[in-house]
Amino acid sequence: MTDNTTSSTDTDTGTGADSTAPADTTDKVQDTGTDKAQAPAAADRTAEDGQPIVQLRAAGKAYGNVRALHGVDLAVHPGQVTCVLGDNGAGKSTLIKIISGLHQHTEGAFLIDGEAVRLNTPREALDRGIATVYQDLATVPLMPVWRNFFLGSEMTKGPWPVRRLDIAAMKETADTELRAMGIVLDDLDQPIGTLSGGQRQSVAIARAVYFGARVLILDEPTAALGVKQSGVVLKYIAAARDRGLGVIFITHNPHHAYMVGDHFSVLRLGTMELSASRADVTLEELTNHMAGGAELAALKHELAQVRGVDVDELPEEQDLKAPLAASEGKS
Ligand SMILES: Nc1ncnc2c1ncn2[C@@H]1O[C@H](COP(=O)(O)OP(=O)(O)OP(=O)(O)O)[C@@H](O)[C@H]1O
Repeated sequence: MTDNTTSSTDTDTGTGADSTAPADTTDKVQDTGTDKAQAPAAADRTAEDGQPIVQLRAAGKAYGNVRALHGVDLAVHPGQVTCVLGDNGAGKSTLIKIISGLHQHTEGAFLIDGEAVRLNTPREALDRGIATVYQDLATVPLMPVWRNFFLGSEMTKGPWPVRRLDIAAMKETADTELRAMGIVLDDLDQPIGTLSGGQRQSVAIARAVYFGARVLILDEPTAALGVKQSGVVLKYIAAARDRGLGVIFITHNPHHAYMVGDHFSVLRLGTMELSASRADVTLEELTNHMAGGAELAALKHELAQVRGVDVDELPEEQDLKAPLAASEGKS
């Protein structure tokens, strides 16, 4: 899902980090880039009167002849978690690429704060307060936690030309910000590579919050994690929501979605199969949407790519359910 064209701002690591940093910065926590001094806190900027920060209206995207997304409606409100679920090929990546400025929609409308927009770069999205944390974070593993927290947006002190990194301020700020999110680490000087996957995701979330994100897009943050670590990440998703951010949580796991979600949008082969608020859908229904129709459709989609397989001959969703219903009737 990670797009290789994303990169963050230039990073003046000053500590030989280039040798440890990935050559491209694709999987790095996307740099929120804004100067903290100029970036009002999320909570200050989210006191809108019910207007979504980000909205898609009948939006879609075609890659040449391939229609990856069609007629999608989505609203992201401050202080709410909008979950986007879907199996492989459902269009989740395409959706977040539109919102994060990597791709442009080819149909419908994309609005930020009620204004129709067409973003050309991830930087434009960041300037609008939309930050994306990709699944495989490109932190610099051997660098301390605090250093990764500020990667690409380092604090400095002193006048030019003797300006230098303000290490004490960065350490203190990182400590304060992580604690504010409820993230307690033993030692901020420890290399970030020694943290668990869940902790690294959490640091990425805290970082985006600090740099003034209003909307946080999380691209399958729990996909590669075990149960305990997933719980850690879900906790910080809730913390970001409680700080007033609008969160777009991409996942294929309905259980994870239901733990924190306020609204659920299920994509299926590029269209919105279900859009329901928490009050209108149960975990069981959500799971059925994912495990039943969506999975079968995705399997058919994949098989359709294989020569010689006639997908019309494959069973439909109701065909698969029939025996179960019959056996239930007998018992
Ligand atoms: N650059 C592209 N060019 C052509 N087709 C594309 C491109 N990107 C995606 N697609 C197609 O668009 C559809 C949706 O893909 P997308 O990557 O958005 O789905 P996804 O839900 O993110 O899937 P996954 O979880 O496997 O990444 C798929 O059929 C895919 O093959």
